[in-house]
Amino acid sequence: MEIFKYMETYDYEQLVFCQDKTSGLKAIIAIHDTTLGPALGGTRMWNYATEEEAIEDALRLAKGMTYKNAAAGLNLGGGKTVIIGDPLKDKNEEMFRAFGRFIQGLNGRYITAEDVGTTVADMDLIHEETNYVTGISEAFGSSGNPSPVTAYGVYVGMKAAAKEAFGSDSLEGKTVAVQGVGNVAYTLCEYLHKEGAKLIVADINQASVDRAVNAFGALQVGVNEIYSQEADIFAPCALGAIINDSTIPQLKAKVIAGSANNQLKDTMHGDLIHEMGIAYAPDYVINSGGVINVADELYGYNHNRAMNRVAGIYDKIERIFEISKRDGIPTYVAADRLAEERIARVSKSRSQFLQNGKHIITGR
Ligand SMILES: NC(=O)c1ccc[n+]([C@@H]2O[C@H](COP(=O)([O-])OP(=O)(O)OC[C@H]3O[C@@H](n4cnc5c(N)ncnc54)[C@H](O)[C@@H]3O)[C@@H](O)[C@H]2O)c1
Ligand SMILES: CC(C)C[C@H](N)C(=O)O
Repeated sequence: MEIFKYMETYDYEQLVFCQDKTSGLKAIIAIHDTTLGPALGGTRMWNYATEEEAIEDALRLAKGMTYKNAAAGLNLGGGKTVIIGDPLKDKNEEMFRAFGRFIQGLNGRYITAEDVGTTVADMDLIHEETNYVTGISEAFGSSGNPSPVTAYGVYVGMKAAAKEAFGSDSLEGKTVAVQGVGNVAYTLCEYLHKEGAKLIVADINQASVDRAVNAFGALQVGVNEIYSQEADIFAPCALGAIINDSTIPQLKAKVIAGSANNQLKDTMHGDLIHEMGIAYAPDYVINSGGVINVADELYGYNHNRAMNRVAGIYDKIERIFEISKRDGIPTYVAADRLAEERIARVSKSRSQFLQNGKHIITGR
């Protein structure tokens, strides 16, 4: 991979490699764009097969956060970290503390939170070394685990997408095929079950499947069978790039609405599902509840204020469908336009000169 070429093509600002031999930390912090404010994005811990795969994931996820934060109306830029390692075996206190010190070294350009493979306890360890971390224990006045709030946002966003596809936002009697029933999807299933939806679930972790089967009477299917289920809604809630050449022909659902980041393998896959008439709720809009929640900490966390803002994901998804129909464009393009236009507007107002003391010659 030609890293500078890639960074130039997609306009990334910074890529930081962090290594600490004692703890085994190997982390990559990607900062995509800080026009709107400091880059905020979670830390993913994953057993990547190669370093290149880890770099690519960090870069793709960081760019997604720029768009997510911009579309959510937050005054934050986009960044993300990946830690290379098995979250079940390779974690230790020193690792997260060393990582916290690297974050501190960026002096506020990057603020972290949870993502796949990291927990509130990990964020608490990072917090031992830096304040540039959110989603720490509620006892510190923080917002805690973002996953339940993300799930609420996905739930309301799914209802808006259902309204577009079926003419009603009721999910009662609808069949939802959920890929991955981890932190976010378990709470999402709770909401769906309560509303009377039927659930089909698949996960590489049998314990997670069992939990959903026992709690919600979900039907279990194999991980490769989840795409072809006779479902009204497909909810990808595991990893990215799952809307691709091999899965699209299998899809029977009329709606795609789930929490996973970077669901489209490529933009052409967004075009394809649009042509097929599938109502796609853009990933970074429908899953923005978590970041809206942790970002509220920057104002002194208020749960009701955060939840009210997350409830607005319903209107945002509706608006995206309106723009998509009005302009004859796929929903992922409509979402990108919303985000890019906001960044351009704010960057214009920020280009005005502001005295910061550097231009006072006498004060040299
Ligand atoms: N946690 C949040 O607040 C949040 C916010 C925004 C976006 N997201 C995104 O939502 C997704 C889920 O996040 P999470 O926090 O629930 O993570 P998680 O690790 O708790 O859950 C992911 C689940 O997917 C399963 N999985 C992995 N690969 C799979 C496969 N090929 N097929 C089926 N299941 C598979 C895992 O076993 C796990 O149970 C991720 O893409 C994450 O980036 C999470
Ligand atoms: C809680 C957030 C800051 C991070 C979350 N994992 C996301 O992708 O949005």
